[in-house]
Amino acid sequence: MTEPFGTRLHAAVAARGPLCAGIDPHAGLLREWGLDDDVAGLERFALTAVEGLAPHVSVVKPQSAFYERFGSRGVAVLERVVAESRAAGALVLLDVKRGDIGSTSQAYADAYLDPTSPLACDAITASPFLGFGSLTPMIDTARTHGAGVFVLALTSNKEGPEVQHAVASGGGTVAGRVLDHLRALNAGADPLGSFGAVVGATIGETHEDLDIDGPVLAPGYGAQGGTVADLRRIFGRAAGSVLPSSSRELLRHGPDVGRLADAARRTNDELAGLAR
Ligand SMILES: O=C(O)c1cc(=O)[nH]c(=O)n1[C@@H]1O[C@H](COP(=O)(O)O)[C@@H](O)[C@H]1O
Repeated sequence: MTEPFGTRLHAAVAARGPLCAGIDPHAGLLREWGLDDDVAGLERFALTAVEGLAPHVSVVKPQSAFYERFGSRGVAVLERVVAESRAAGALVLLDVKRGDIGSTSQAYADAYLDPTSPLACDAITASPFLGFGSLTPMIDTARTHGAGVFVLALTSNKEGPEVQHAVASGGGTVAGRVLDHLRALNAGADPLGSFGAVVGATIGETHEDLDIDGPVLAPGYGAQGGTVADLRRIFGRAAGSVLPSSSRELLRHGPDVGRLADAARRTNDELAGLAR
């Protein structure tokens, strides 16, 4: 029986630090690395990034769309990114931001969270805006297989507040309701729950309670402007459970594997004081 995702994540962060390395093969980055924007370029880029980053971080986060844009051959590259990152000892959080009616939600859960699937990974990102309950098949499947789900709460983009700060039926904000659901799912988990929130490192400040007894993914660190000081201000006493996520800021150090590895280690060093 696989250990719960939260337990595995807690151990990985203790061993390697909290940085989550995004592997997002943007067309512009492929060009900067001297590669063509085609499947061969994608494969070279993604597997070099895995070689440089995955041995040094607790979590790798490939964004699925950058692979899907090449069709089935791009998805085959994504399968290799997942397998080789795990072989290097990193947990894989596949960024797919899925959300749909419950029956379709089960199909997404089968695609990403069932270990017999070709695209099985350790955790996925999910969107709760069809109602948090629509994610129940993903949550249940994750529990069964020791996987995790990270649910969007306060995203890093400037358009997010229109929906996330809106007042939910029954009071409080939509984001607050998402955080409440996650706290309930994580209740009693020790040392860390398996159900995470996504809260951008760029949101400035929030009055929401970000302590959900589970992990919080904080994208927007690096290229979108988020800093360690921002993380400390936004997360306060919850900062010890934060996974700051960076993609372009790390990847610009390639294609040299040693420089990618240095960038990952240096960033983890910068983040080391976050919990204090
Ligand atoms: O769920 C995410 O990962 C995510 C949520 C969010 O609120 N903002 C956000 O930027 N992301 C993702 O995080 C990554 C950020 O990339 P960089 O800005 O290059 O570090 C991209 O893969 C985004 O899709």
